[in-house]
Order: sequence, then structure tokens, then C-alpha cells
Amino acid sequence: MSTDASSPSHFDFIVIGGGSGGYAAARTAHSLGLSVAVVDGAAELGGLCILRGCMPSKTLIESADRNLSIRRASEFGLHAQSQGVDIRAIRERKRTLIADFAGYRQQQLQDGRFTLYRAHASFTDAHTVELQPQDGSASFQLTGKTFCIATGSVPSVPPIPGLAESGYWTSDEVLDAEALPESFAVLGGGAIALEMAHYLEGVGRKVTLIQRGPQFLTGLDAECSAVLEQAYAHRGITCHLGTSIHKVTTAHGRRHIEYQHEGKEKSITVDQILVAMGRSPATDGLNLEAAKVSLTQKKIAVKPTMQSTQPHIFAAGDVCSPLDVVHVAIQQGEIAARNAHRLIQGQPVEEETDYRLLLFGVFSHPQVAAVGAGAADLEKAGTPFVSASYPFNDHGKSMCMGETEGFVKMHAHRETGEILGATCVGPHATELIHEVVIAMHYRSKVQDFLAIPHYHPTLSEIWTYPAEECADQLEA
Ligand SMILES: Cc1cc2nc3c(=O)[nH]c(=O)nc-3n(C[C@H](O)[C@H](O)[C@H](O)COP(=O)(O)OP(=O)(O)OC[C@H]3O[C@@H](n4cnc5c(N)ncnc54)[C@H](O)[C@@H]3O)c2cc1C
Ligand SMILES: NC(=O)c1ccc[n+]([C@@H]2O[C@H](COP(=O)([O-])OP(=O)(O)OC[C@H]3O[C@@H](n4cnc5c(N)ncnc54)[C@H](O)[C@@H]3O)[C@@H](O)[C@H]2O)c1
Repeated sequence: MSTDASSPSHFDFIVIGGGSGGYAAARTAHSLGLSVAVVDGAAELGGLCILRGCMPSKTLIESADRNLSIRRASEFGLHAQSQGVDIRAIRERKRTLIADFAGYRQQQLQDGRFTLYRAHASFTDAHTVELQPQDGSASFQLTGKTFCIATGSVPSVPPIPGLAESGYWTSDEVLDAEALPESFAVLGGGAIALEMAHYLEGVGRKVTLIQRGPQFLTGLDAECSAVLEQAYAHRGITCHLGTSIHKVTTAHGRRHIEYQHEGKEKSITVDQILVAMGRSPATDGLNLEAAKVSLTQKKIAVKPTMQSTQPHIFAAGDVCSPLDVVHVAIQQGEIAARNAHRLIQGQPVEEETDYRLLLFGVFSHPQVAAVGAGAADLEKAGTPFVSASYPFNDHGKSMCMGETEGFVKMHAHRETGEILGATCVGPHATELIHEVVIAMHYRSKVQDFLAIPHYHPTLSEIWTYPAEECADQLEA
């Protein structure tokens, strides 16, 4: 770390935000020989994924998954019974792992490749940022030839009457709670709502999911939502879709939610509310107007080159992304750095993001994963295609495992046979999808896919069924 007066105040590339996107940008720019500054204003370094996102949530979910196995032990001829759940111990395990992951990232940020400033940055003009150090010392300025804004996102809380006054949790509070109340209303139907509902029910809490839209995971195949709704209902999670929340009140320390569902006025009383209604890009305080950087739908507007409306100011990650996930933030950060290098060298800024293999996974139970185009995208684009699906309840390995909820689905180009997209809801879906990602990376046709050997009996071989049916449709 360096904040002393002798540090250079001019850099080739200044990265604002040291999370997944920012770190990837800084690492790439350094490897290309640029002088790099990273500015991060957080009290703790590490970024969302490590501190309050992917890693803590997956650590907690692992405990829920194992508890579900204990609950079902008798199905497998095993005498096992849960003796209870120790939320404090689950949090301790999470804290230990996260401290390790965060420590490694902090080391990477401070190993001398970049000049790290622990400060909040805001633009004073298109080439200058004002830094307000985290330790309260006097502010100072840095100038840069190029920049990458990678400031991430913050939970978004809609103005539901009474919600703020009643109090609520976001994922931040669930992920670090040392005790959990007995009942929760989870508001939202995206990845956070579904993952946290799985965790909370998995450790024995009563959960009601209240989603505004007609399906979970808006934008994904509606059949995924139907499978999740049924699986969650089977576990005793109440799922109310197509709702409209009127207001929240409190009585005796509990929260009372009034909402409309299926044309009827309903209400529930719960101990705690988890708000999982999306996240907003973290642009407050950046003074983007001074740099003439524009927003579109609250996010920083970027071209496929990751350039903002100011060509030497790039962006990466949640602050600008069409999908708030880590591998995309990293890809964008790397492209931003390589294009900044080209700009400085006077070369054409030509590298563009390619979302053909856009990949999304949800660690619910069952899990959901998708890559590439869905049927709705292909129809909208007018692409001729064939589709086929196959259920896990007719697949040998998943039947042996007792994990029969869900299906796999594949889409292929009607003329070329190239695989264009796939969806999977079911056991280990977030792992299984990668087989199709690799095939799509190499632009495999369904016929090529069928030539690849699949071991028997495995979950992976389930993909051969929709591939075979797509190939049959193509022949026909
Ligand atoms: C509960 C949860 C679970 C998730 N699970 C997954 C998952 O399983 N898989 C997945 O791919 N994605 C997941 N995500 C999404 C993923 O965490 C984010 O997409 C990713 O971490 C965003 O990285 P980023 O670099 O854009 O931002 P961040 O990692 O948030 O980094 C932004 C940094 O900028 C700093 N900053 C902000 N403003 C300023 C400023 N003005 N000056 C200086 N510094 C500033 C912040 O301190 C922060 O360190 C999850 C998110 C949540 C909330
Ligand atoms: N496994 C993963 O990759 C993972 C896990 C968690 C989060 N994330 C990322 O974090 C981001 C935030 O996740 P999220 O689930 O909060 O957001 P989201 O945007 O995916 O989902 C928000 C949900 O809240 C609902 N909603 C919004 N306003 C509402 C209102 N007024 N009343 C009722 N419902 C309302 C929406 O219909 C939507 O279903 C996502 O973009 C996601 O990519 C990813």
C-alpha cells in the first residue's frame, strides 16, 4: 500500500474498485507494462464476490445441502438424524474460509505490481480523480491517461410503504448472521432470493418467497421456474408469484406484509424480511458528470470495447454489466485493460466483448444453469432452430442418486446443427453446464457432441439424449 507524497501521482491506468472486475483489469494492465494505480475505498479489501457474495453464500449453502441429505437418509437405508443446526458454527466456518480468500486477494493487491490507494475516488475532470483516504487524512489528486471504473453494486431496496421503518435484512445480513429467527419472508425471485431461501429452509427456517413477476429467474426458460416452484413447495417453502406488495407494518417485533396474490388480498407475519430485489450500480459519489461519463438505466453506458461515453474511461463489472456475475466482470476488466493499452499505444481499440457464451448458474436446490441463447432469444432473433429436452427422472444415474427433479434442454441451429444454447435444472447443474460451454466454445454441432464418449452411468451422459433428438430432428 502506498499513500505517501513520494508516490507518482500520474498513471497510465487508474482502476477505481479492487473487486473481481477491477483486480482483473489492474493485473492485465500491469502485465502489459502500464503503470497502474488501484483505488478502493472499502473498510475491508476483497470485493463483493469474496466478502459478501459468491463465496460466503456458497459456504452456507453447503451446510444446507448436507442437512437436506441427512433429512433424506432413511430413503437410502441409513439411520441418521439431525441433532440440530448450529448457525454460529456455520458462520465460523464461513468466516475462516472468507478470511483466507480475502487475505489472498489483499496480498495480491499489495504485492507491489500496482500502487494501491485505500480511498474513495471521485472525478474532478476527465483525467483527474480526487481521493478521500479511508484513514481520514487529507484528500489529494491523481491523474491518469486511462481509467477503469469497477465500483460494483449495492443492494437495491424498492420504496415499499413501511419497509424501511419495519427494518429488513439484505444478503449482507443473512451471510453474517450468528443467529437466525424462525421465519422469513424473502422478497424477490432472482438468484439471491432462491439461493437464500434454499439456505434458510435448509437450516430449518420457515420461508415464504414473494416474487412480483409471474416466474422465478425472469429471462430464463419458464420451465426452470416451474421445477423450482414445485421442488420448493415440496420442501414446505411457500412460493407466491405474480404478487404486488402493498405495505409492511410491525407488531410485537414481527413484520406483517400485506400483498395481492392471484387477485386476492393476502398477508403474512414473519420474524424477518430478506430483501432480494436486485442490486444497483455503485455510481454515487463518483461525480461522473465531471468526466462526461453517461449512464443508461443507472449503469455506466459502455460499448462492446468497454469504453464509456468518454473513450479513455473504461468500465467493468456490476457497475456496467448486462449480467452481474464474476466471470463476466473478469472478462470485461481484462478487455478494458488491453484496450486501454492499445489506446495509449495509438493502436485501434478493437477488442470487443462476446456474450455468445453467456453463462449463468444458480445454487438453489435443484440448481439451475444456462449457457448461450434460450428459445425466446432465438425466436426473437429469427434464428431457425431445433430443441430437445430430457428429464432427470428418467435418467439412470440421477435415479440412483435420488435426484430426479428437473431436466436438460439443448438448442441447435436448424441448418448447421451448431449448438446455440442449453439449460439445465437438476443435480449439479452448475457443473454439468460446462460440458456444453466447452462444446459451444469450439462451435460443435450436435453431431460432433454425439461423437464424444460419455462414461456410463454418469450425470453428464444425460446431455446425449437431447443432442441425439436434435440430430434426429435435423436429419428429418
Ligand atoms: C449474495 C450474492 C451471491 C452471489 N453469488 C454469485 C455467484 O455464485 N456467482 C457469480 O458469478 N456471481 C455471484 N454474485 C455476483 C458477484 O458477486 C458480482 O457480480 C461481482 O462480485 C462484482 O464484481 P465487481 O468487480 O463488479 O464489484 P465488487 O467486487 O463489488 O468491487 C467493487 C469495489 O469498488 C469499491 N468502490 C466502490 N465505489 C468506490 C469509489 N468511489 N472509490 C473507490 N472504491 C470504490 C468497493 O469498495 C469494492 O471493493 C453474487 C452476488 C451476491 C450479492
Ligand atoms: N449464482 C449467481 O451467479 C448469483 C447469486 C446471487 C446473485 N447474483 C447476482 O446478483 C445480482 C442481484 O441478485 P438479485 O437476485 O437480488 O437480483 P435479480 O435482479 O436477479 O432479481 C430481483 C428479483 O426481485 C424482483 N423484484 C424487484 N422489485 C420487486 C418489487 N418491488 N416487488 C417484488 N419483487 C420485486 C424481480 O422481479 C426479480 O425477480 C443479480 O444480477 C445476479 O446476477 C448472482
